[in-house]
Amino acid sequence: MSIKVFKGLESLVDVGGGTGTTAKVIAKSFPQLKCIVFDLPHVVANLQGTKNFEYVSGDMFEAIPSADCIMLKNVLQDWNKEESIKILDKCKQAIPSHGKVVIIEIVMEHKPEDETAIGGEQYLLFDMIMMTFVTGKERSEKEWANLILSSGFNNYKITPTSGLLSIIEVYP
Ligand SMILES: C[S@@+](CC[C@H](N)C(=O)[O-])C[C@H]1O[C@@H](n2cnc3c(N)ncnc32)[C@H](O)[C@@H]1O
Repeated sequence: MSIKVFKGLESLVDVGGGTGTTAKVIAKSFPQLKCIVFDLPHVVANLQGTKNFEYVSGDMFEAIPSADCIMLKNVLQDWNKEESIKILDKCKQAIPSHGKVVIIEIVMEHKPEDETAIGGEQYLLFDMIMMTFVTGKERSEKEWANLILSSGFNNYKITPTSGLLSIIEVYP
């Protein structure tokens, strides 16, 4: 993952960050950055943070802690458009006008560089899993644009990585 997107930030909340695997790497790479992993109470209960890294429990449909940057990695794939708009609206309320939301997810058109390692049809498999087990889906660039603009954001930038996921920076 290109970690440059986090350069210059003072604070970051990893919403639906699980036990903090991704946020720990970011916090270690940017010691001045204050990182929060935000997830449901039963997920983050009894987990210990570090100097610039802490766990906060809550419900992203209710309120999200404020920060320069809100990250959503593999979260919106679990939710349909209406639910995703509610989550993105809470993210928008949590950032200042100069802040951003960073979504890290599959963008259907952006295939990994080494398709043989991952399998060209893997996107479709993930999409079927999301539609079968949760209310969400994998999204195309057009669907991401529609979702982002419907949530009241003004601009976005998609950066494919060499792997399965793309980085979508979203601006108010
Ligand atoms: C698919 S996992 C992604 C975990 C992590 N971001 C990653 O990339 O490995 C989705 C996460 O969203 C969390 N989650 C689900 N509903 C939530 C809610 N209402 N508020 C906060 N977190 C929630 C789950 O507990 C889970 O950790």
